[in-house]
Amino acid sequence: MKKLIIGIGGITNGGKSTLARSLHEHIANSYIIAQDTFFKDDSFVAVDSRGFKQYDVLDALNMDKMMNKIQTWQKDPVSFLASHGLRAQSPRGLETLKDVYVLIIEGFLIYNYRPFNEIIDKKYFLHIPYDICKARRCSRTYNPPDPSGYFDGHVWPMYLKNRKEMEDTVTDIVYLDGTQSKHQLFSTVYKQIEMEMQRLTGND
Ligand SMILES: Nc1ncnc2c1ncn2[C@@H]1O[C@H](COP(=O)(O)OP(=O)(O)O)[C@@H](O)[C@H]1O
Ligand SMILES: O=C(O)c1ccc[n+]([C@@H]2O[C@H](COP(=O)([O-])O)[C@@H](O)[C@H]2O)c1
Repeated sequence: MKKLIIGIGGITNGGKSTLARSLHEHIANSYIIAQDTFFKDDSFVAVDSRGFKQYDVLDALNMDKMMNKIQTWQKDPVSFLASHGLRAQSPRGLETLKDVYVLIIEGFLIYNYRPFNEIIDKKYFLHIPYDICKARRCSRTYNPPDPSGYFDGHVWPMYLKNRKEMEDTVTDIVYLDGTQSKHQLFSTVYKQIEMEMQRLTGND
């Protein structure tokens, strides 16, 4: 059995969940672990002097818990899928790839957490410009909702800081232009993953 771990990182509202979901739908025996399901309870998230909750930092996330879940998958993907109500299956037409189990790790701060950089085989990072990001963010409602001024006061400055830190420490990232169509992004990444799966199964 072969295992492949794909990272779909990037800016908030860059299209990470959308891309991760499309990949999952087209790759048999794949599973998504999403970072935004690991936010700490509101009461444990720090607040700055302006009253802004500091959500866009690793401290706001239960990264140990996320890592534990990933390790459970790594130990035994078949049992992991079964325990999440999924049965390992043969992909359509690609019999030789059936022994590849694919984990998709999706999130806005995955490459700022060092242990992930050692285990993610293919690292993708979606980016979009400031104005598109702000527009997409403003049309979405988080829980809790963004207070007024949160994007410019917290989200964007933290994005710039986290991105710089990532660029200073991680070198093997493939950058994706999140203004491309959903289909184009899916098709680019899917082709590369398919090639990687073929390489893993010695079928290239
Ligand atoms: N390639 C794209 N082009 C235009 N809009 C997109 C694209 N990908 C995602 N979106 C839209 O942007 C918003 C955020 O997408 P989402 O996948 O949830 O982003 P993220 O997970 O990075 O926060 C959604 O309204 C989604 O439909
Ligand atoms: O999901 C949550 O519990 C949550 C609560 C408050 C804020 N968030 C925001 O979620 C953002 C990261 O998720 P995403 O999907 O926008 O990349 C980050 O910018 C946070 O400000 C997320």
